[in-house]
Amino acid sequence: METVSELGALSAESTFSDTPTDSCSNAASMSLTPPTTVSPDSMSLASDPDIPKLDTVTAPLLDSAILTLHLEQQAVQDQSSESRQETPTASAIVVADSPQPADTTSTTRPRRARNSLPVYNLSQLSQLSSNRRSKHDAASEKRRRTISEDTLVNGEQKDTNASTDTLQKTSKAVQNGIDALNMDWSISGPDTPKGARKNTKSKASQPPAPAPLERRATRRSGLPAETITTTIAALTKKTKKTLGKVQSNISLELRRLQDTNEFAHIDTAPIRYTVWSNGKYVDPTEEKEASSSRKRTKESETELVDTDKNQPEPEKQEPSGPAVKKRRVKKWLDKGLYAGQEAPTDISKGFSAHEKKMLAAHPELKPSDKINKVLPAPIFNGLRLIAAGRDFKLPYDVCNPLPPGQPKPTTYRTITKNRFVGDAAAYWKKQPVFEDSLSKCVCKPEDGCGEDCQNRIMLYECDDTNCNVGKGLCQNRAFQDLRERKERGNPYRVGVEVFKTADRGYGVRSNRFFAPGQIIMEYTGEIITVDECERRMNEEYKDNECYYLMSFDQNMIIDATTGSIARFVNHSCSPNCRMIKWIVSGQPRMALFAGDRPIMTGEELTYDYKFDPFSAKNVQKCLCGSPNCIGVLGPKPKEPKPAKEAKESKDAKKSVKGSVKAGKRKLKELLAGEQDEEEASTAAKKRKIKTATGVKGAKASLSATSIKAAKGAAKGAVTAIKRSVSSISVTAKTALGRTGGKVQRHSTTNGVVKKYGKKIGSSATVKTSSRSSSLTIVAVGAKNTPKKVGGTSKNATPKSAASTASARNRTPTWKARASASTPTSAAKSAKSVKSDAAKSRSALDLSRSTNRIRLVTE
Ligand SMILES: C[S@@+](CC[C@H](N)C(=O)[O-])C[C@H]1O[C@@H](n2cnc3c(N)ncnc32)[C@H](O)[C@@H]1O
Repeated sequence: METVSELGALSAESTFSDTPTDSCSNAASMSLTPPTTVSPDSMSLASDPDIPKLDTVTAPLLDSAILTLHLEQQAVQDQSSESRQETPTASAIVVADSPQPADTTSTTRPRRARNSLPVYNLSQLSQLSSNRRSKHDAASEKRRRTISEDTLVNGEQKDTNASTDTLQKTSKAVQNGIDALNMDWSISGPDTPKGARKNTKSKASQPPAPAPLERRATRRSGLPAETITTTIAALTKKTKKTLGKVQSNISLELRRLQDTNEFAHIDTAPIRYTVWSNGKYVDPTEEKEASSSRKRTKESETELVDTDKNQPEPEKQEPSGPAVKKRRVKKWLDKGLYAGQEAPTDISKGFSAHEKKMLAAHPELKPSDKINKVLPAPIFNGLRLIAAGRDFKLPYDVCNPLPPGQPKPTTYRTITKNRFVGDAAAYWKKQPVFEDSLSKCVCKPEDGCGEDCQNRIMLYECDDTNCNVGKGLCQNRAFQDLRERKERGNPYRVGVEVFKTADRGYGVRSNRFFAPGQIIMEYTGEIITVDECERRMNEEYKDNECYYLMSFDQNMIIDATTGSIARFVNHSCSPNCRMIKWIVSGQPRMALFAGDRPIMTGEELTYDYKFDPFSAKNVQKCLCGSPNCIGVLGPKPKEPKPAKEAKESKDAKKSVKGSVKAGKRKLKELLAGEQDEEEASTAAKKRKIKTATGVKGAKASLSATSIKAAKGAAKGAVTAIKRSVSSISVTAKTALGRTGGKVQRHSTTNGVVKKYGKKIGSSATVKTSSRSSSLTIVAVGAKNTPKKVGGTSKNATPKSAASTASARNRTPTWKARASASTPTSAAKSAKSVKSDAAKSRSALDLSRSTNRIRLVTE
């Protein structure tokens, strides 16, 4: 109050507005704008040397200063001119808050006068507004924290007639201004909430505000400058004491607030960054929840995996010492496409029990310690495939079985091995034919029982008893290969199937590839005797459409009515197979072999029946369709010989006959001359013919033609007999009429029929060859049979036996050696040759010299 009274005394010249709405207090003008500005010509207290100098540091600290005085110079001048015309010097005038014009009665408006009076924006000054903390406002606030001296002085020199309340308010305003000048003044000053509360309190306790002070220009106040300075100095001295007390309180408060974040302008609230996705705001709380739920799921999965592990992982031993920071090493790619995919150590991981079992069947896939780092992924994909397997379709060229549902022959039974029926077995054993099987081939391992193997040439299959090479290298084990192929049980490996042809009944086709000469299938059936064959033909097969009978061996017949499907193989004049008999382990066996060219998938298998239709009535039309088809199922019809050729041969025959006759005559004469040597000598003396020269003369008398013919005939006979001697099958050949390499089929047929031909009832005739003719095929002809294909009876005389026989004939040396090793056999063979040769009609055609040669051979 003391200060107020002094102020009232000092500010006798100050004029305060009486406007009730205005207030000198800061609180009264809190809602008013704009802030005042400092007059440019006003004198700053800081710049006055008489006034205690304010530290320039205070300015920044006065961020929330509540007092910024704006001096409206013009208004002050107006006011001053009214009150004191003689005091044009600058003077401090307390800023009036009245919105009314300061001088409504003034007639002359100063040059820079303003129409409206400025007021304090205490809201801004107290930094309570939301924008208060912005840098810009802070800076502007700092600029406003200078109070001019004139303002203060004018405030003190207010009219002394003002009321005490008005003075109190004025002094309060001044006090606040002074507070703002204090270097320790801070935000916690009057503008702080506490200060605001204080002001509010004081306002509530105070009576209604007086009229606003009038603003007057300092320069027009008429007061001398010295007076103002002195007044201010006195004011300062007096108020300094009071201010000291306030200061101490404020300092305390400031010290208390200095530690707060708010004071230090530290924003502890977390920085929030907003996330937008596709124009929508992404709530971070939701994202956080989603991620946490994902994390929880992952953790639960990890726990499940951990529980699945039977063996708990050994706990990692933490290093006891201080944690050593592990140096990070860059991982370089050392692989290409599958970089980073390590091969699993357990390749069966993830396999089912069945798959693991299948995998165990492949020892080559057994996991090893060595990890394959090359191509892990495809290998492990294929591994499952290898273990599990799957069906797949091969290209047509490889395998092409017929689809299911094909017409198949129904009424036949199958056997895979020859079976002796009735007396055949007993009869078979009596035939000591296969002593030769005791011999052994002389092949070297590198030869592998190839084309030169003696067993192969003789159509003997090698086995452990007769092979010098061994199973691993021997290539002459066709029937064993066939057995192994069938044992695998895969129909594709067997490679044949029956199918229905368009015009020849059933046939057999290949559903795989066969190499040239490869065995395809065995011709099996029941081995029966001729008598049994007759019986069956008359009784069992009399109503059958087809017969499957073939001469086999030792005067036996193989009946494939119950047998393998080889019986369905049809005839062709250009066949792709051969039916060959082999001796396997001492037993004859028939099989179908691929011919000289490979057999492709889907081809029909055929062989040349070499039919011998004993009756012209049974000739069937051949439907093989090959370009060189002879048209019938049987031997090729004899072509008529050309006339010239026939004449030449006739002449040659005549010539031979003539020469032989001449020779005989000469020989007779010679012999007669020997008998009557003496007479002859006498006669010779008489006729001058010498005995010694008789033969010579006889020989010489032979014509050159006859000698040549005789030599040729003798040579052929020698060759034929040599063959006969060297081969067991020579008897068969002789029976076939091959003597002299001339007569073939004619003599064979006649001889066989004469000797072995039998009538079977009234319908069929069975023709068999000599017992020693191992492979002369039985021709079964049904009388009065329709000629249509697949009709009643068939005449089948495939002559693959001929090839077998000829094959044996190709090995005279080996056979001779074999015979030598078995004297008994050799003797028998020789005996047989002798008797058979004697039986041969062709031998009768030979000259005496032929007989002589044969005798020599014997
Ligand atoms: C051993 S069977 C062959 C299987 C016979 N196709 C079947 O359906 O049972 C022989 C008979 O087949 C017939 N055949 C075989 N090849 C023939 C061909 N090229 N032309 C006409 N018929 C043939 C003849 O009827 C012959 O008598």
